[in-house]
Amino acid sequence: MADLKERLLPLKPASAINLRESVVNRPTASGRHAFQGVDVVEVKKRGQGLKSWIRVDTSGNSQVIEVDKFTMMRRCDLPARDLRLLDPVFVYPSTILGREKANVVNLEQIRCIITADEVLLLNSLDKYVLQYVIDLQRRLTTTGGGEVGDVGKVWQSDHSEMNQRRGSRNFENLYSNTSPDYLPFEFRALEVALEAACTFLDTQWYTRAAAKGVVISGQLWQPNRLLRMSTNCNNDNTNNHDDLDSIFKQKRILRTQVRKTLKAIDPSLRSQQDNAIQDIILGAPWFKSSLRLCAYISCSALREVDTFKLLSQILQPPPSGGKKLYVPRVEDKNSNMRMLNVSRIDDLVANSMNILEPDPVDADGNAREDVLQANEPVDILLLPGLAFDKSGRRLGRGGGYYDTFLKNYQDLAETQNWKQPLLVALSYSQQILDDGVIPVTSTDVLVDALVSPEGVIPISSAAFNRMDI
Ligand SMILES: Nc1nc2c(c(=O)[nH]1)N(C=O)[C@@H](CNc1ccc(C(=O)N[C@@H](CCC(=O)O)C(=O)O)cc1)CN2
Ligand SMILES: Nc1ncnc2c1ncn2[C@@H]1O[C@H](COP(=O)(O)OP(=O)(O)OP(=O)(O)O)[C@@H](O)[C@H]1O
Repeated sequence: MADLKERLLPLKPASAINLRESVVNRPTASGRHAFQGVDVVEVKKRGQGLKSWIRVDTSGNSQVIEVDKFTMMRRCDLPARDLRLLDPVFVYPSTILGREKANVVNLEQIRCIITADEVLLLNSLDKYVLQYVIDLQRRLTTTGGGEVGDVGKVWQSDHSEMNQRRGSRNFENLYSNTSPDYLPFEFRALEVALEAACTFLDTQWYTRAAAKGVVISGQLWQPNRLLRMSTNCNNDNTNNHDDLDSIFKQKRILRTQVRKTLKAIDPSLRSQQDNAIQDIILGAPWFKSSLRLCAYISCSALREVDTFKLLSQILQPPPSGGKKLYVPRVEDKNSNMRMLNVSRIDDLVANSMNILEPDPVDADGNAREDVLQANEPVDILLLPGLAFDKSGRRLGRGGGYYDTFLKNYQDLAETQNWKQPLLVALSYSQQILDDGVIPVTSTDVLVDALVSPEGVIPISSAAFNRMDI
């Protein structure tokens, strides 16, 4: 996202020349010239109310252009009052105006003009606008695999845009394309705008509901997922596969960024955060009253929030300790991880990833208890992760170990009629990202609460009820 912001922020100095060459004189897919007869550079010189717009064409190429209101009105054949709908200063009810040459769309954060061969949005660093551009590009590229960094590719090569225009809409392919999945450009752009507006509303609803403590953990995605499926005409397996690929790609990009951020934290500040987080947990009534817990064995090379103070307290004899502890053991590379009972830290040995974990049998040769075979439920799971948000999203290290385990444990708790364990993630301040930045799939399990050096952040209603906040 930062990369995208950077690309969309200022017009590069050379862009005026690019614009004259690449936009003014270049025929669009429908044979017209973009901003025909108007020299954008000249207008810029006169400085008459120029606004910065993001333009996305039928092939998913995007560019930032500067255009004044009258040029835009003429270009799209729209009266001034229609353009006013796009002005972020005014609050209008959601509207989609269908005019002869263009649709004017005002859907929550997404305000744009959609014509037969381009989408024009007022340039903004709003994350929903940026996400709309990314999603639209992905939807328009035939492979469906556009990456975040694709925005702004237009700076790199003027010819590439022409080359990529082969798949764009024109009347010929409108009538000759008989594929049941085919949708004209305007509909695809509108569909993505509707999805973006729904995501925005979902997030707002969730954030407000979470603040009131009425959201049940794990339910957030359902409305949006259903909506996505019903608005997506391509909801066959191939397309879902493409969508997933693209989400995993976004996750990988984000993981790299977060790893860099974590590596840059000064060790003494990190250690202060480690102490603050653990002290908050050790002093919390919900921790003190828990009898059975799952917790991770932190790995400092991975820059994970330290858990050793917690582990040693849990393993103390009663009254301060005396709790039952289960810790992860990776069984194979197919996302299989068990949580095994341990009673001494010394029992742990480093695995191939250099993370401490228990042998399947203890020093006496007895098989350790697997939490999935236990007779009693765990109260709390203390979770690691690379990044989190205040809606409960969690970005793991990509193995799917925790999501798979959590799903199995939640299924078990449901079958046994047990209370679901509280999922509490430990997070440095730098790991808490803005809502909507962490990409998720339907198998990602939401956490109930975060503990950062600033305190406990309850997210689900279970957290509000049980953490006594
Ligand atoms: N302390 C701890 N234990 C845990 C996990 C964890 O995240 N933390 N796991 C959670 O699943 C499971 C193990 N999964 C792991 C997955 C990746 C890496 C790891 O070293 N990742 C590197 C990148 C490696 C690569 O890309 O090749 C990294 O994130 O920097 C470690 C453990 C079970 N035990
Ligand atoms: N419940 C599940 N059952 C089977 N596979 C799953 C499940 N949850 C996740 N996976 C798979 O695990 C892989 C990695 O998923 P993802 O990138 O979301 O992991 P992560 O959340 O970063 O890792 P982790 O869950 O270990 O913290 C994906 O291929 C995903 O489909």
